[in-house]
Order: sequence, then structure tokens, then C-alpha cells
Amino acid sequence: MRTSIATVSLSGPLTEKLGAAARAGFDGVEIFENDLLAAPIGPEEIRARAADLGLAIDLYQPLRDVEAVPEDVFARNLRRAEHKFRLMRRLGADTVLVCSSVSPLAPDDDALTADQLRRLAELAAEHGVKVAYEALAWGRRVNTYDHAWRIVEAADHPALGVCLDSFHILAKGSDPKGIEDIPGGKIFFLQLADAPPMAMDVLQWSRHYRCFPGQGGLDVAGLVRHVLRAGYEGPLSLEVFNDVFRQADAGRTAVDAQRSLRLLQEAVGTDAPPPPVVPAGIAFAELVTPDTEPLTALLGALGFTRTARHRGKPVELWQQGEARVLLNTAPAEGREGRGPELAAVGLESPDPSGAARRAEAMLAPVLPRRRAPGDAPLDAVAAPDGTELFFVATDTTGTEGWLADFTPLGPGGTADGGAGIRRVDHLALTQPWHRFDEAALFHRGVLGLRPQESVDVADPYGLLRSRAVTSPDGGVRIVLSVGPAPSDDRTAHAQHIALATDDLVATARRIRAAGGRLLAVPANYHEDLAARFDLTPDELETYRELGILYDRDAHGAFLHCYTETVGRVFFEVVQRAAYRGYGAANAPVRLAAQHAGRLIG
Ligand SMILES: O=C(O)c1ccc(O)c(O)c1
Ligand SMILES: [Mg+2]
Repeated sequence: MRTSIATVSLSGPLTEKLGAAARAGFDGVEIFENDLLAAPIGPEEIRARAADLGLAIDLYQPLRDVEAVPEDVFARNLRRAEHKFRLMRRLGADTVLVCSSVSPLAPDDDALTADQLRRLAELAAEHGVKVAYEALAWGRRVNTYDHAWRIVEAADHPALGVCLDSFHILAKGSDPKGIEDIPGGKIFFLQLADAPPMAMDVLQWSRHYRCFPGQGGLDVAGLVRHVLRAGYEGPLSLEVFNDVFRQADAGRTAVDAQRSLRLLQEAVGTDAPPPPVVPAGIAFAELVTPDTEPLTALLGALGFTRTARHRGKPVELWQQGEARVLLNTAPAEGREGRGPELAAVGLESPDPSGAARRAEAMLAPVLPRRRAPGDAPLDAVAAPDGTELFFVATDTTGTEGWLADFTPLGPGGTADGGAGIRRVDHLALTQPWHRFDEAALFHRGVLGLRPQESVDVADPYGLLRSRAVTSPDGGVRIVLSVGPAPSDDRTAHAQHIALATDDLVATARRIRAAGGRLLAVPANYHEDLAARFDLTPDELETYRELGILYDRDAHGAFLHCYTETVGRVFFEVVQRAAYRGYGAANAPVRLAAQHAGRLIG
């Protein structure tokens, strides 16, 4: 189907918005009146620019408080409307949006409203344009789609139809099934927006928190199915008022928006992109670091062994069980002067090239293959936070496997035992503040991971939001978070690699014995644990001594502890049986402890 986006959804001046929409693959735009009023170029030139970019101007909006007014006011409104109809002809826009009146003057009279809308439509028809009537959720009298349709039906003019907006319909809790009773040809326009679940005034919710379909909690796809069954043939148009998108880069927002519509179209069956290939596990986590020193000491204490070296690049493989960490000391552009950070993740994929095809169809930036002749082919894309995601074959033993690019370091190189670490449990990646919603949608759409609930965690210097995205069997777990801007002395929001052990107490003791330093947790925390959980004094004493945090859910217990932070990276070691979470209840204490920076040992 054709896709369109309202200019209000993108930042910047009108011409930049048009460029961003076109580059992201949109077919059209809704032009907001303010964007036109503020543009330094006239309607004819806007029309020409849009046409050059291959964009139609699908809607001009909005006309406000036109209808349901005393007759003298309506006469003035018609004059104002006629002015806009002439403007629309110059702009090449054939549909105008009329929002239901919010005026306190609006008399409680559907017949009057219908009569005035019919006269407005007659005037519009004389100018060759159409009127789409939209019920705002906070409209004075008309605030549901079915009420708007009853009025349009009564007005009975070919140049008058309804505009459906998923936000207004779903935010009010209306049943969208009734949309099927509206003849498709009378649905002149469809605006789509999602929103996170929030108990707040609907106008504020709409003006500040709308997001792209799939980023919130409304069943936008369900609504679209009803609209399609009604026979609607117009564009799917995104109309998102959002405080963050107003500031973010328009080009990125437009791609995020287009990705959301591709997923929506996949869900409703109007498009069939290559299917998602869900990664099976984390093959490796790659840390870039100016020098290996602080990390090799830490990895050694954690029980890792340097097992191999890349044949052509300054990259070492450190391994323990199925956990693999790459240390890359190649100087990287843009990273000068920065300490160690997590730069890339290898995702084990049952079908790496299928995963790459999916990624491309979902508009993930495909990275040039950084490989020397003879290296294994590696497909990679950039996640919204810049992390490079490599799709690697699950079978690492073959000559095509990524491990084939590494030379084993002697017989002692096979990692065994160590500190009891078996694999990577999860990765925690901090997101730029304006890319959090984009990141969740990206991981769902591109990788087929499932976003879990978003949780808010108190940090001593701000609030941290975090949301896990996981594969169905838990083989891949990535925790996306966004928090207060990091500064040099506040490294708590560094990314981290969580490693799984079956016996955290034994692993923590082994780490300490090997000279590793663990994060000290205040005694107050362990006193509180005694009140919350049925733990023996011995267990509590052990946890206190080793800085172990504890949580439990309906499925089982969770024990975890943290290493010191090196550059922007630290490690967590976790023991989970069937526990499903990430110890969010303990996160405020952990973050405060990281700010305090006290270590055991
Ligand atoms: O918030 C508003 O005023 C407004 C305007 C136009 C729309 O299409 C809409 O859904 C909301
Ligand atoms: Mg709308």
C-alpha cells in the first residue's frame, strides 16, 4: 500500500522533512499548516519540490472549529476555508482534514453539524478538493469515529468523508470493529499512531507521547485490518506528535517510521518481506580497546583463556565455555581517546544470509564487509546505538564459520573449567536518549526478538528506563536501556556483558582468588534481603561478603554480582535457573554502588 507521513512527525524545516520522507521510501506526506506557513518558499515551489522527490501531498491539515457553530461564525469559517481550498489547488493537495470542533460554542445539534459540513463540502467540490472529517478524542461533542461517520452519512455529499485516526479511536477505547460498517469509499484518509500505555489526559497523551505503530501498546494492526475489510484504498499515513521525534534527526526518524509501516503491513498481510530469522545465541561480544591490558587482567580473573588470534587483524579471542569475548585493538575512527567499549556482537544465526535479507528489507543499515580476501563472509548491520551486529553461522567448525579466521593458540588454548562460566546470559546496551523506541522496534523487526515490558529504575543521578528484547527460548537476551547522560565521572551506564554460571558463589570466590575485584554492595541491602526472602544467615553472610545480589520471581531465584568498570564496560555474573528477569529490583542499589565505586578486595 502507499505510505505517507505527516510533516509534524519529523524535525526541521519543511524542505528537510520532505527530503527525509522521500529518502526513507514514503510515497506521500500530510502537510501541516504551520510547516507551510513557516516555509520560505511558496505553495507552487513546495509542490514542485515534493514532485521532484516523488512525493504526493496526500493531505493538508488541519481546519479547526469550522463546523457546529452559530451561522454568522460559520459564514466567516467558509470564507477562511475557501482561502485554504485555493491554496490547496496551488499545492496540489486534494484532501483537507477537518478536526471535530473543540469550541465551547458548539451547539448540541448533529443536524446543524451535518448541514454545515455539507455546505463546506459543496464549496470544496467547487474547488476540486475533498473534506475528510476526523473526530478528535477531545472533540467538544463529536469525539468518536462512529459519531463522525453518522454526521458524514447524514450530510451525504460526495466530497465529504471521514478521516480515521488510530490514536483517537483506540485511546478512547472505541471498538474498531464498527469501522467495517463504513463504506470504504467514504473513508477518505487513515492516520496511524501508537502510544505507550499511560493514564493521563488524552489531549496531552496525544500531543506529546504518540509513537510509531509497534512502539506503544495500542492494537494498531488490528484496527488496520478492520479498515482494510471496509474497503479502504488510500495510504497508510503516520501522524505522530512526539516530543522526542521533534528533536531527533529527521532522516533517522523517517526510517524508523517506514520500518514501523513495513512491520505493520507484514502483520496485516499487505506485504510479505523476507521472514525474520531469529538468532539462536550470542556467538561473541567484541570489545574495542586502545590496549588490551586492563581487560586481559579482568578476563583472566573471570576465568577466560586467550584461545586464538585473528589471522589478519589485531583481534584476540578469549573464551570460557560457550562465552566468547573478542578484544580488538585496531584503531577505530571516531573512537580516539576513548576507553574500552562494546562495539560489536556476533549473533548465531540458523541462516545468516536470510537474516541479512530480512535486515535489509527492514531498513537496517547494512555495513560494508570488513574482511580481507580469504576471511569468512560476514554480514553485519548497525543497530540504532551504533553496535555492529554480525550474523554468523551456528556451526562454527566449518571453513565458512567465523572461527576459521582465527588461529588457535596452542593446545592449552581450549577453554575448560575456568571460573565456571558457561555462556553469555545477556548483553546490556545503553541507547542514545532519542533512540530508545526505535531500538526496541529495530530489534523486533530486524532480528525477530520480542520486546518485554519497559521498567523504570532509579539511578542516584536520574531515571533509567530499560527494556529487554529476547528470543523465545532465551538464547539471545539484550537489555536496552536509556538513562541520564553519561559523564566522565559517572560510568554506571556503561554497557555490560552478563555471563552465566551454575554456581555463582563458587564463581565469585574463584574470581576473587584470581585477583578480580567485585562491586561492594552496602550491608543495608543484605539486611533488607533477610526481610524480603527466606534466606539462611549463612547464605546472607556469603552474599554480603561477595557482593551478591538476589531476586526471585514465580519461576525461580536469581543471583548476580558485578565486576569493576573498565572504560565503558563491566561484567555481570549471573546464576539463573528458570528466573525470567534481570534483577531490576536490585538495579537502584547496583547503580548507586557503581557510582560509589567501592570494590571488594
Ligand atoms: O492535536 C491536534 O490538534 C490534532 C490535529 C490534527 C489531527 O489529525 C490530530 O489527530 C490531532
Ligand atoms: Mg489525526
